[in-house]
Amino acid sequence: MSTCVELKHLTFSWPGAQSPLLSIPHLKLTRGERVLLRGASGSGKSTLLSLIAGIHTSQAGQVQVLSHDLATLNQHQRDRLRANEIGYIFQQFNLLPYLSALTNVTLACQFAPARRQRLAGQSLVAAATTLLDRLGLSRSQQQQPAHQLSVGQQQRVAAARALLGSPALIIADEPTSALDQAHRDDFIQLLFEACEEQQTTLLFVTHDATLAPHFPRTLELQELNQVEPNNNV
Ligand SMILES: Nc1ncnc2c1ncn2[C@@H]1O[C@H](COP(=O)(O)OP(=O)(O)OP(=O)(O)O)[C@@H](O)[C@H]1O
Repeated sequence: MSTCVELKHLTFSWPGAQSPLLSIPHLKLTRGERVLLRGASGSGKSTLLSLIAGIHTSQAGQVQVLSHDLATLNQHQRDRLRANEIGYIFQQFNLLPYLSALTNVTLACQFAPARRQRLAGQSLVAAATTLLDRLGLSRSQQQQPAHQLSVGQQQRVAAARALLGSPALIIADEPTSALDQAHRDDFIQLLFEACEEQQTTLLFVTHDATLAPHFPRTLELQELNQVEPNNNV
């Protein structure tokens, strides 16, 4: 199995903090793996995701994404790698409220040539429509501005935006926290199916302990992290 993400001796502190928030000796995620990341509130889960996505950079150690050592890339190269290879589903979805659901999805590939190439000859709009169809949004809902959609519908738009153009890695930061159980289970199932088809690695953060059985691998941040809890203020 090839490697999607590898961390080696990672250390990260927020500016002004007395001590590191994260100190992770090693972590490897392989291509196509589905991994749940758990940890107490404030333990650094979102921070870790932002380091893997290249939004922030560690002070020491390595973050490798698809064999690229992020520290050796400049900001532009990191942005490009993220746009092409990482789909991010945020807790609050981060959709552009006055743009249609369909446009929110296609925007993901606007600055991601590698993702566009992987559409196998389909136009962006056709590929986004197919994904939104699969995720259960009607054609009229696809044309509606995002702010007029229900939370569950917005979440599926956010998932389609992350999945379009088959990025190597999907990072999902508590994407089901606003859903009831039936919608949550449907959403997880659809996400898994799409990731499996595309051989996409899924790194999924949640506080919801009942989701663990859905994932072949669960990481506890407190076990990965060598920093003492509450030592990071
Ligand atoms: N931009 C920032 N600048 C400074 N400190 C930050 C920043 N973002 C997060 N932190 C601090 O880093 C610590 C970890 O935050 P983070 O959001 O990564 O935790 P989390 O595990 O995702 O929490 P939650 O489960 O509540 O979302 C917290 O103490 C937080 O205050």
